[in-house]
Amino acid sequence: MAYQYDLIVIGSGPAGLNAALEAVKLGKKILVVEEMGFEGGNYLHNGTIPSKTLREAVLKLTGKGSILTSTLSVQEQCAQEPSLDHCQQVSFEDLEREVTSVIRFGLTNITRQLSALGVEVLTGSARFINAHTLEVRGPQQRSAVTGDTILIATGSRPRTPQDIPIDNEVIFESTGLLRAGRIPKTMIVIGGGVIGTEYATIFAALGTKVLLLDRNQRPLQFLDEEIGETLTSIMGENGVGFAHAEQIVSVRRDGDTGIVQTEHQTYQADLVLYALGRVANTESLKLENAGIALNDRGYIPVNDLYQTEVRHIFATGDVIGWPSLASTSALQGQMAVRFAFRTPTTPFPTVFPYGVYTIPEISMVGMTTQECVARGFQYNCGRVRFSDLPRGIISSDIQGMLKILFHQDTGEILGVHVIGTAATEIIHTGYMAILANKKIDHFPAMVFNTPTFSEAYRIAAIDGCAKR
Ligand SMILES: Cc1cc2nc3c(=O)[nH]c(=O)nc-3n(C[C@H](O)[C@H](O)[C@H](O)COP(=O)(O)OP(=O)(O)OC[C@H]3O[C@@H](n4cnc5c(N)ncnc54)[C@H](O)[C@@H]3O)c2cc1C
Ligand SMILES: NC(=O)c1ccc[n+]([C@@H]2O[C@H](COP(=O)([O-])OP(=O)(O)OC[C@H]3O[C@@H](n4cnc5c(N)ncnc54)[C@H](O)[C@@H]3O)[C@@H](O)[C@H]2O)c1
Repeated sequence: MAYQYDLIVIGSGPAGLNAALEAVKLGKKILVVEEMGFEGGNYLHNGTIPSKTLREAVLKLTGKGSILTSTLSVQEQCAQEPSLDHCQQVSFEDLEREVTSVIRFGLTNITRQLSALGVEVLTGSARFINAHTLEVRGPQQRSAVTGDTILIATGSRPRTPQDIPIDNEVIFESTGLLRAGRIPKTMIVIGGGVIGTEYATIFAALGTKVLLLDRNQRPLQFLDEEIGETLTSIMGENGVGFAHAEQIVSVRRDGDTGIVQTEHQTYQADLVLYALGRVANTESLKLENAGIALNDRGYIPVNDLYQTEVRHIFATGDVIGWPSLASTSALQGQMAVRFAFRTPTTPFPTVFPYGVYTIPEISMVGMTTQECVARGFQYNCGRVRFSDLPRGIISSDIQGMLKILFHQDTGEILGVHVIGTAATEIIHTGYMAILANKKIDHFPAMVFNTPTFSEAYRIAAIDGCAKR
């Protein structure tokens, strides 16, 4: 049977767009269906890009990118010297303006690229009629489209349980927070995952007194313990309190105040952010009409080729669950198309970096100390503090740190962990070293530009080699 399109992609986030662009290279006829009315997905409009722009705008407008040399906390500095740049009031409108302009720029790029490459885009919500046919319900019309291959890349949205009265006025989820319209004086963030911790540090940099709640003993439990503890300590200095909460008993609004009840305490704040995970966007798809069932966590199950149980229907990105990152979603989309059209490709990497855009930023690749211990590895560690780097001092980052975990016997690099300026950039040197099976003694024999943060690899490795 002849279908209208070689490939229909549902969703235009990183997973969908990268799939479409890859299919163009393979000479396929493609349709992208997007319900938002503009392309870019939650990545561009509600998640990665707005949150990172907000962070950058906060650092720029408050001047807080360069306060780390001070031995005083931000509050103490501003109490002593209110005229300092980073003590000036920044308005929500200032921040919103920056975010809007970056989104607009990103959207223009995407639409220009799609149209230059001849990718058709249909606005509307797609649902399966059968395994090759989708009904697209647009603002004005409904149409049916058929595809030889279909890729589901419908992403995710914040988890909003019914007993949490999210109104995006006092009690917010992460998408609503971007349109909060105000900088609260006090804030409770429920959930010390990536979303909660990033926003906690961003609002604290604006002067908001933040309390972060998590069921674990510290936020970002997956981090290397030393890095996680360093972050918690810097967050404390910067106005983010942390409380361990086994259980969130209730969340409610009383007038303009949000009230959070845990098993031991009642907390109040001007704004509450509820950030306990995300759920896959699958309900509107009518997957049962295509013969696809969800797994018990609500995600679409796929094999290593991103193929669902129906051979010509693929799924990538947040809709398939972990790791649910823009970075991994983009690669998955590209790989799924190559698999679908039988083009040679390599498997998804078993190791990849994580970037956490807290203030200060963090990045990691490979194993943590806890994992090395759990696996019984004979490991050792080389580390350097940014206060021992010329670049760290020049850039006023004396709290940062890079550590390299390596196998004591073989010198094999097991993991790299960075906290501080440029962490999410310089991690890629460590990533390449792991992929290339380089040993710890590789770095001391390399020339690094100086002064740079990348030099941390050389100095940390010298420290590590001395311990062998
Ligand atoms: C606050 C926040 C910060 C983040 N920061 C980072 C970060 O710094 N780095 C990182 O790597 N990741 C980050 N992420 C995660 C990242 O945004 C996601 O992993 C990524 O967006 C997933 O891409 P995707 O293509 O799967 O889906 P999405 O970006 O969610 O896009 C899915 C698209 O599908 C559309 N759609 C859904 N259903 C239908 C339908 N039935 N018909 C038509 N269209 C449909 C939606 O409208 C949407 O446009 C962040 C997420 C959040 C929430
Ligand atoms: N920089 C980045 O890469 C980035 C940034 C933001 C979001 N994301 C992605 O977005 C997704 C969602 O992030 P998230 O932070 O909402 O969810 P999450 O699942 O990562 O974190 C939720 C946190 O809430 C805690 N928690 C869960 N139930 C609890 C309870 N009942 N009481 C107290 N604490 C509880 C967990 O311990 C965890 O720390 C993740 O997949 C993440 O990868 C990535």
